[in-house]
Amino acid sequence: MHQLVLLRHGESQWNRENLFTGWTDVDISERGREECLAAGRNLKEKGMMFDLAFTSVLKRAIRTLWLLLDEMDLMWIPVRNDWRLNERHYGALQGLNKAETAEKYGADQVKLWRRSYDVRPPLLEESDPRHPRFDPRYRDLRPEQLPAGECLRDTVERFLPCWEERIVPELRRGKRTLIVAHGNSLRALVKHLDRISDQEIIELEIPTGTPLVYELDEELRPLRHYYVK
Ligand SMILES: O=C(O)[C@@H](CO)OP(=O)(O)O
Repeated sequence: MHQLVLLRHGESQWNRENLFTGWTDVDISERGREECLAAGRNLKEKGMMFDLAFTSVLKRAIRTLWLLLDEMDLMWIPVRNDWRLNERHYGALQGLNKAETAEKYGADQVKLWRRSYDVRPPLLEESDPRHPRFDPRYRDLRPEQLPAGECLRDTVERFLPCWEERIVPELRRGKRTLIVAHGNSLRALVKHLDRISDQEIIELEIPTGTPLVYELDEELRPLRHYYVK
C-alpha cells in the first residue's frame, strides 16, 4: 500500500477577505497558522510520517508546509517545489472581491468561473503587471507555458505531467509523500485519482488546513481516503 497525504494551505489573508487569489502570492492569516499547527499535531498524534514533500512556489503553501513540518519535527525531509502545483490562475479576476463580482456578473456566472471544469475566467492582458511573465520565479518557463487565466481543465493539463514525472516515481519507490498545494490544484489531483467526471467535480470543495489521507494500491488506485481532524 502507498500513502499519499494532500493538504490545502491554511486560510490565507485573501481567503479571509473573500478575494479571487490564483497566482497572487498572499500569505496565510493568523487563523491559517493555527490550522497548520493543528494539522501537524493531528498527523503526529496519528503516528503519520513522511519521507518527502512537494509544494508549489506560492508562499501560502510553502509556509503551511514549514509550519506543519516544524510541528511534526520533520524539517529535515526533502522538499520539492514545482510551479505546476500552483493554484489555478484566476486571470483578470485576481484581486477582485467574490461577492461584489457576483453582484456585478450574477451568481451563476461566478459559479461557472469558480467551479466549472472548462470555463476560463477573463484573461490577463500580456502587458498587465500581474502577468506571470513579469515574475522572476517563472523566468525559466517558455512563454506558452505561462497562463493568463485557467479553467480547471488547464490546471489538470499542467499538473498531470508533474504528477507523472516527479510524484508517481516516488510513490512507487514506497516514499510516504505529502503534497501541500491549493484548493483547485488539489481538485485537479483528486479528479484524476478518483476518476471524477467533469460534471461531478463542480461540487467538490477541499477545506483549508485539513490533511486528506489517500491509501493507494500497487497501481496507485485509491483504496480509501479520509480527512484527519
Ligand atoms: O481565490 C482562489 O484562488 C481560490 C482558492 O481560494 O478560490 P475559489 O474558491 O474560487 O476556487
